[in-house]
Order: sequence, then structure tokens, then C-alpha cells
Amino acid sequence: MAFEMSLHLTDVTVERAGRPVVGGVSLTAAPGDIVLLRGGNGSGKTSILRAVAELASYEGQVVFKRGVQPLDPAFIRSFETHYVSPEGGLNPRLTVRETAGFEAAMEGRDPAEALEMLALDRAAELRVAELSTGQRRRLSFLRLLLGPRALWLLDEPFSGLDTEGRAVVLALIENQRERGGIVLLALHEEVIISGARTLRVEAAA
Ligand SMILES: Nc1ncnc2c1ncn2[C@@H]1O[C@H](COP(=O)(O)OP(=O)(O)OP(=O)(O)O)[C@@H](O)[C@H]1O
Repeated sequence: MAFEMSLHLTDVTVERAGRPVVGGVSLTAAPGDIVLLRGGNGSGKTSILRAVAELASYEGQVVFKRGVQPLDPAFIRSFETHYVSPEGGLNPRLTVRETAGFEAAMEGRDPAEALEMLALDRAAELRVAELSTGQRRRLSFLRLLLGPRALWLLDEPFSGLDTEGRAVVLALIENQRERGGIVLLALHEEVIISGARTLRVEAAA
């Protein structure tokens, strides 16, 4: 396995706008683990992903380890984590080709194969603003293909995707698992991912 990192959440309570929105979450993910965070709208799935990425403030512990050795969380969050939000963090004014070129340059990779795998090669000259919802979603997965990282935090990765798009994402997740990577997914819909564990998320009382 390429990655040997584990992730440990202990009694994590996430705060948004100064109030706790989800509380007491504990979770251990070993290399190759896929964890589905499930719960209704507003239950706090996104908030947990954001806490792990340190994009939301929280109480409790989020620890990354190799074996028993704690790893530097700032390094892991910056260089070993991909966080893909539903908004995708894409610049609407850039074309698909420009977006891919920019992402690929950061990782020192060639984007052509990635665009083909995401079935975006024929949309390469369109601006992000001109893409369909599903095409935009596909483009947001580009960085998963370009730079291998130990931890993927995927927020509703299947929303807006057609059957083929879902199959691409499932294949990416399977590949990440085979490398020993960890995937945390926020999902409100029923998606079957073989071997995945489920953590039910409930809003703080
Ligand atoms: N930026 C924010 N500022 C204040 N409160 C927020 C913010 N973002 C989310 N919240 C609140 O945090 C709670 C949990 O939201 P969160 O987005 O984590 O839920 P979710 O389970 O991902 O929901 P969904 O399925 O609708 O995406 C909600 O009550 C929401 O109103």
C-alpha cells in the first residue's frame, strides 16, 4: 500500500458561527478505509469534513498517525488531503483546459489523460461558467486524479452526476482504497460502496 496513514477523531464537536452544530463524533479510519457520513440535511456531515480539513473550528481531537507515530496535522491538511466541496472551488472564468493546466502544473502532471477519464476532453475550450452541473462536478474531481493524497474528503460527490459520472467517481474511490488511502464521504443519498462503513450523523441537541 502506498499510504499508511490513519485518522482518529475523538469526541469532536464542530462549531459554525460560534454554536455547536454536531457533537461527540469519534471515528478511527485505517489505511484503505472508506467511511460514509450519513444523515439528513443540516445534520452536520459537511461540518465534520470541514473540521477534519480545519476549515471549521471544533473541540475534541483530530489526529493523523503513521503506525503509532503522530503526524504533523498542518502538513497532512496541506499536502496529503484533497477536500472536494459541492461548489468545487473552480474559477468560473477559466476554461476547462486552463483549469486542468493550472491543477496539473501544481502537481507536475499532464492533465490530458485526466480530462479524458472525466469525459471532459471535448468540453476543454468551454469556460467553467458554461459547463453543465454534472460537467462542473466532474471537473472538481480533477485534482483527485492528478495528485495522489492519503486522505480524501468528498462532500456529496455523486450529486448532479449521471450513471457514467458516478461510475467514474466509484472507480476513483476504489483506486484510492487500493492505494491504502482513506475516503470520508458526506452523503444524504443511498449509494452502495462495497466495503464502506457508515457513521450516522445527528445534529447537536
Ligand atoms: N457557514 C455557516 N455558518 C453558520 N452555520 C452554518 C454554516 N454552515 C452550516 N451551518 C449550520 O450547521 C449545521 C450543519 O450543516 P452541515 O452543512 O454540516 O450539514 P449537512 O449534514 O452537510 O447538510 P446537507 O445534507 O444539507 O448538506 C446546519 O444547522 C447549518 O445551518
